[in-house]
Amino acid sequence: MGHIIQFTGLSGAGKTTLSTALLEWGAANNISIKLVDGDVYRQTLCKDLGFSKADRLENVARLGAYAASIATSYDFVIIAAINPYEEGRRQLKEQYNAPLIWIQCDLETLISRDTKGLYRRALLPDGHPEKIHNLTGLNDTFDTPASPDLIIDTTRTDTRQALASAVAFLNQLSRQQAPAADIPSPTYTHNGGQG
Ligand SMILES: Nc1ncnc2c1ncn2[C@@H]1O[C@H](COP(=O)(O)OS(=O)(=O)O)[C@@H](OP(=O)(O)O)[C@H]1O
Ligand SMILES: Nc1ncnc2c1ncn2[C@@H]1O[C@H](COP(=O)(O)OP(=O)(O)O)[C@@H](O)[C@H]1O
Repeated sequence: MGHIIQFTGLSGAGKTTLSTALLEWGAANNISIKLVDGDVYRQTLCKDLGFSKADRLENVARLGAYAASIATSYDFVIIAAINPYEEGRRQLKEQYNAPLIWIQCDLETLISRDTKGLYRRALLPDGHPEKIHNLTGLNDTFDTPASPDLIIDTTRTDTRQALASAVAFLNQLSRQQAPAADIPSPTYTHNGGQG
C-alpha cells in the first residue's frame, strides 16, 4: 500500500509544478508516484462539481477515495488540490492517514504570477461580466492549515529547493512507516521555477 499525501495551496502556488518535478524524480529513481491533480480531475471524475463549500468538500472527498482505490499500485499518491477547508484535510488525514503539505505562497506573488488569469478576473470591479466572485484566497475561503506536516513556501524558494524539501519528506515517511523501503537522494536537474 502506497502513501497518500495531500497538498493544500492556492491556485498558482506551485502544486502542479512541484508534483511534476516529483514525478520526474520518481521516474529517475524507480519510485512510482501517481498525481491526482484537482484541476485535471475536475474535467472527469469531478466535472459535475463547482466551487461552493459543499462541492469543494465533495471534490476533495472523491479525490481521496480515488487515491485510496489505486494506492496499492504506487509508492506514493499525491492529491494536489487547493483543498481549502480544514474539515476536508482532516477527513483525508483520518481516513487515509494522509499527511498534509502546505504549498504556501504570498497573495502578492500569486497575483503577479497569475498563470491562468484568475486573479486578474477576481480583482475586476463588481458587475464586470468576467469577474470571478469565489477565487480561493482572494474572495473565497482558504482556512490557514492548523497543523501541516510540512510547509513549502514557493514565494521564497525555487522549484529545485521545493523539490528537495518534498523528497526529504517522502524519504522520512518511507523510513517511518515502511522501514524496509528507502528512497535514494534527489538527483534532480530540472531548471523550472523561479530563482
Ligand atoms: N473560483 C475558483 N477558485 C479556485 N480555483 C478555481 C476557481 N475557478 C476555477 N478554478 C480552477 O480550478 C482549480 C481548483 O480545483 P481544485 O479541485 O483543486 O479545487 S478545490 O480543492 O475543490 O477547492 C484551480 O486549479 P489550480 O490553479 O491548479 O489550483 C483553478 O485553475
Ligand atoms: N518553488 C516553486 N515551486 C513551484 N512552482 C514555482 C516555484 N517558484 C515559482 N513557481 C512558479 O509558480 C507557478 C505555479 O503554477 P502551478 O504549479 O500551476 O500552481 P498550482 O498547481 O498550485 O495552481 C509556475 O509558473 C511555477 O514555475
